[in-house]
Amino acid sequence: MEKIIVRGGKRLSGTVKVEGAKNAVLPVIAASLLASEGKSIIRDVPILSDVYTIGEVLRHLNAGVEFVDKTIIVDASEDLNVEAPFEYVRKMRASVLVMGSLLARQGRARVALPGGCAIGSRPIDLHLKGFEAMGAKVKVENGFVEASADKLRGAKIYLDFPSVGATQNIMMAAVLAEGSTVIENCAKEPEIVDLANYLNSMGAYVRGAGTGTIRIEGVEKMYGADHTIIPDRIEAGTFMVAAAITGGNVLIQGAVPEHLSSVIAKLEEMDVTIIEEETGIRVIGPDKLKAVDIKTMPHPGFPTDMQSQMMALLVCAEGTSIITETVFENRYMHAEEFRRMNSDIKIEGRSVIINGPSQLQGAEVAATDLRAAAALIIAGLKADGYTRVTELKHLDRGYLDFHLKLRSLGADIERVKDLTVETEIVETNS
Ligand SMILES: CC(=O)N[C@H]1[C@@H](OP(=O)(O)OP(=O)(O)OC[C@H]2O[C@@H](n3ccc(=O)[nH]c3=O)[C@H](O)[C@@H]2O)O[C@H](CO)[C@@H](O)[C@@H]1O
Ligand SMILES: C=C(OP(=O)(O)O)C(=O)O
Repeated sequence: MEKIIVRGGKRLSGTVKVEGAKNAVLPVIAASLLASEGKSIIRDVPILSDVYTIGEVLRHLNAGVEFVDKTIIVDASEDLNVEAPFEYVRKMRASVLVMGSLLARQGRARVALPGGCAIGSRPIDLHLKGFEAMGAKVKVENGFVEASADKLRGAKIYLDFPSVGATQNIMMAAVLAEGSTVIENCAKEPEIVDLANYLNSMGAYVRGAGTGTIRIEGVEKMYGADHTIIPDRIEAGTFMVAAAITGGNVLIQGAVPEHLSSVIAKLEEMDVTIIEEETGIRVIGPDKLKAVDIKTMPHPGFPTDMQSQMMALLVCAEGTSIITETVFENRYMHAEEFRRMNSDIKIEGRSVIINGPSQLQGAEVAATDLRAAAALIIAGLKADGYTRVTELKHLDRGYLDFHLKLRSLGADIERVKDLTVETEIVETNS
């Protein structure tokens, strides 16, 4: 079994560069299916397991997908297959994002229904309501959801919740629909803006991305385009927390302050020094961290994808902090693992109460989801002794070379394949 072994106590310093955003590249690759002419060139792609998975989904759908370093070239000019089977959707829920493009291009899409996952039940009802409003017939049968429409028509769609995935799927369906679509109470995340920019460069007409209302005028045809993915704000935020917890001084290159305003505000409240520099954000950790309360919200609120990393930091802060998770109903599985590292955390419904500071202690812990994996490693940076983090498949979905990047900043960290090697490395480091 693979593990990351980290020995706490090192202050991080230096410069780290963030990759392109995983959560921007997945919808952009799904949108490349809309181009019936020309190839799309997508740059600054983080080469993660999720990116391979969406690449496999596209190949299965009869698109050409080529990886050249951090660039992906997609050729979707042939007729497409319309079915995404469970083997892909099970690996990665974001596979459902091909549905809007397939429906718009082929008039039909059949995608395995994603199950629940470690952070909640995650239904796709809002995606489907949007397709139905545009005239699609939707049915759920034998574990698949199937949508079909001879021709999608533009519609006014109000989302009960500003779902990121529903906004993206509806945008992709609407760009080739007949007439105007208005999506109200839509998601405002930077990844929505990135998708809109890509769609517009393919020939679509999308306005208002980044606000609560998106307007789309359908076009006849879309073309391959050249697009560079935005920097990953969650990877950036993760390194900001890693710098803060170790009392370090790290420049996070490529981090965009406007994408991280809520994270910056909370870190500053905790007495972390944040300096916006020309090439990124510098984070200087204090000797003592102050407790703060956090409530996760849709953007520009505090991102749920930073909740577990902040939990690691709040465990080390002086005083009582309360985290309230409003986006996912069950995103606290990591709290149990933090307890094993000697932290005082109580879960009360949708909130957790953290009494700090605790001196974290190294332990063997298991990642329960992608961000929990990063959070446990961050906790290990501050813990006494060795922390061993298992279930790294979660980490690999969203972080490229995480341990190597941390090591380049001075962390004492190894990734090992089996117990024998682990013993050797532990001895080398002690
Ligand atoms: C690949 C990707 O970009 N993933 C991100 C995306 O996930 P994703 O797009 O799945 O997240 P959503 O914004 O759709 O989900 C937010 C909430 O809405 C609920 N919901 C969503 C759709 C729906 O049809 N019905 C419904 O009830 C979900 O169960 C959840 O409670 O946004 C989340 C919220 O910022 C992030 O944590 C994920 O990292
Ligand atoms: C929850 C996440 O991703 P996904 O929606 O792909 O599960 C995440 O990026 O933290």
